[in-house]
Amino acid sequence: MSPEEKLVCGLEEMGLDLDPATQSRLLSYVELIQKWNQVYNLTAVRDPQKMVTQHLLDSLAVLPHIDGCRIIDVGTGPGLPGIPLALANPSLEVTLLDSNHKKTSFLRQACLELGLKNTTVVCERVEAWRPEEKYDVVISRAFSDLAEFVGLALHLCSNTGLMLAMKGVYPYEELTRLPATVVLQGVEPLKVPSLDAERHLVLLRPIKMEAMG
Ligand SMILES: C[S@@+](CC[C@H](N)C(=O)[O-])C[C@H]1O[C@@H](n2cnc3c(N)ncnc32)[C@H](O)[C@@H]1O
Repeated sequence: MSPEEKLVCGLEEMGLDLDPATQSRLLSYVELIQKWNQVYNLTAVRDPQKMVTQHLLDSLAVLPHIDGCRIIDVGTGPGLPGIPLALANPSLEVTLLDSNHKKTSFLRQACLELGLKNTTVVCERVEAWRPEEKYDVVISRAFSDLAEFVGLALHLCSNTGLMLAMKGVYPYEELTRLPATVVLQGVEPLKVPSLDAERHLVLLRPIKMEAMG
């Protein structure tokens, strides 16, 4: 099956109706990762078909859980999940943050070549980044354990926002070490077409400072 067919079948299975132009931009993004991977080592996944499953469909599986329009992807690497989300939903304003200069050089070029108007690339350590406005959604994939994610990135989340952590197997042990600054809203199993592995999305709600006394 070609990467194109894999994407079309996957989107159908997920019930995501993306127009042909968006599908084509998602595939162009995979091609860009492939091209830059030869020099910048952006991802260990090298096969385009596997990139469709493990990067595109995996990222898009969280789309139904994105509530609000200002979103920051912390430790985005080559733009995952931020770029597929920005491509799939142009009404999102997506900040792509990573501390690695090579990754952010790639991100700037990728956003330019893909004609993305709803992304901002930031090269900073997350704990040092102080934006003017907080975010509705702070998301990460393969970034850190839950406690560290909250410790490093909670200051970016608005009082009414959500922190979303993309995980593999149900993170029982990590959940026992959640800091008291957040409350667990839920852990949603995610179905990624053609992926023979478990995926979960952890939803964390910040505890308002005034509620803490
Ligand atoms: C394993 S990669 C995951 C990349 C991407 N989210 C994915 O799912 O493929 C983790 C990324 O986090 C970045 N990172 C690590 N610590 C960071 C920090 N304190 N602030 C910002 N980025 C950080 C690294 O540069 C790296 O690109």
